[in-house]
Amino acid sequence: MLDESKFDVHLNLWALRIPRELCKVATRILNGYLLDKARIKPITEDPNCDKNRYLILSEKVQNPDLSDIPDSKLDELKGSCKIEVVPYSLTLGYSYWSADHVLKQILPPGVEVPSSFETIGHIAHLNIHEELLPYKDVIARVIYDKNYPRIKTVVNKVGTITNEFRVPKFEILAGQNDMVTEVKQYGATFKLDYGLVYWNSRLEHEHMRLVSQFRAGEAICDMFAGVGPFAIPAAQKGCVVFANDLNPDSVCYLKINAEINKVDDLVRAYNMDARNFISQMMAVPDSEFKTELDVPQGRTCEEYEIQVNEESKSENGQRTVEAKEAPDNVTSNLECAQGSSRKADTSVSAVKRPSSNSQEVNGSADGTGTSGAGRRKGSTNKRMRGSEISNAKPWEHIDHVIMNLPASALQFLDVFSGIIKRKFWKGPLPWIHCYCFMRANESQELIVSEAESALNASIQDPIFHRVRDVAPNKAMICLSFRLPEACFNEDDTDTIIHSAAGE
Ligand SMILES: C[S@@+](CC[C@H](N)C(=O)[O-])C[C@H]1O[C@@H](n2cnc3c(N)ncnc32)[C@H](O)[C@@H]1O
Repeated sequence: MLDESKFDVHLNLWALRIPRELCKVATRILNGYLLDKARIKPITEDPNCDKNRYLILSEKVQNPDLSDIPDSKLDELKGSCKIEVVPYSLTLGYSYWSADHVLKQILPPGVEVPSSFETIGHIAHLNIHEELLPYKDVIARVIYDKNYPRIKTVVNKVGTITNEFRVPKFEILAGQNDMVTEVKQYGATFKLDYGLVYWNSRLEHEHMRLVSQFRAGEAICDMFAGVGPFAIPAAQKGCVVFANDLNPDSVCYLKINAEINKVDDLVRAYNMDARNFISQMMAVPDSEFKTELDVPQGRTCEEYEIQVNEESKSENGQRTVEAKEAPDNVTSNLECAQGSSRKADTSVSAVKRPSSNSQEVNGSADGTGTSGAGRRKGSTNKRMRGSEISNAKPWEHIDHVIMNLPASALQFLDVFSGIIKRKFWKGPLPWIHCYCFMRANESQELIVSEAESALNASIQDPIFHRVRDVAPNKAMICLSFRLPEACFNEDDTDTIIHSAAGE
């Protein structure tokens, strides 16, 4: 398919045979007249005598009488040694040339040469334009040859993404048929099957930017978590993260990544629709209502009050919270939703292997996070103890909600309308970080008004961050705002999820 000899370039050059000890001085004198090719040294062995070396002259020295070299240089050289000129032929072959050079020879003139690609671990991801599809195999072969062993698999995206998991379809064009790879970003390792889950290396800086706003001890809800590029670094920072994704394969790798990065005690993974996820996170378990009734007047929630640490404001002015230990006898909302009679204080070890369809797949099914709490090694979190982590109650406090599903995240905002019970909530309402697309003809006001109509509340001081341009007239942006107070549910009698045990 690829005739490598086609790329051979034969050079007929001249070389000087000189004693090896004079190479250094001769190289200095002949500066500008020696062979100057990347990755090729102008000094080589004399095949007939190991006391000599060849100094290979550049292509601009065409005559064996060296008349192309200035007399002053030749005189200086002759003063040091006897000069002997010999012919020297050199072949620059396929292995010498860059991918760009080789592809330029193969492809029709004028087309954009696809020699750059996105790298995901050992995988090179190409987006070959339609007009170059007849050349796709040879393009992939060249990219493979030129980048092996760093690249072991070359894939091309086929068609447009239509599935809800945002996973492109790929064809493997060269190398191993192996889509499971590992990517390292900002000190975290992400294992993933690039054929089954969403991954975008170009979002690395955005993941970093957002997570840099979080503080140790904060509680984060990631509604569209994927394999954890927000969730894992947030947990590495010492946040407790409730991370959800509809794609079971993403959740499988999210759990694996939490383990690889030793934060499985801080990451709770869920596999459900984001709207259900938030509803269930925020639903107050009936046992909480009972606790409420049992508490003598004047002590309401005092014992479990979240302490607002005024000194630890983050960049957005958000305040960090530290949850005090809550009682053990809390039956959780998600647990109830699943009809489980497990108690929240039951330690459930982190699930080690993919589980196909379960809703809660790492640790307890309750959102209170009992899995492996307290056994975390190497945590950067200075303030959260395992018991505090295990008792985090999302219906009482969440600091940040991440919504990275730009095509439709704005439409998911309606879930926050009336979902949080004021009676149980402690501290400020969460920051919402909602990703969306903004076209050239759209304004920030339009985006805010769309968000407001979904929330049925007005947003104060929205913050816009332009993430990247995804097309000439389309940018991905992050809209951050504090959830409006008008979203509170003032009623304390509904939205109770009754546990199976309590029925
Ligand atoms: C754009 S990706 C973002 C993944 C990750 N947060 C990141 O930044 O790379 C969106 C994710 O949302 C998931 N998703 C799509 N629809 C969903 C839904 N209704 N509920 C929950 N997750 C959903 C997809 O499976 C995908 O992993």
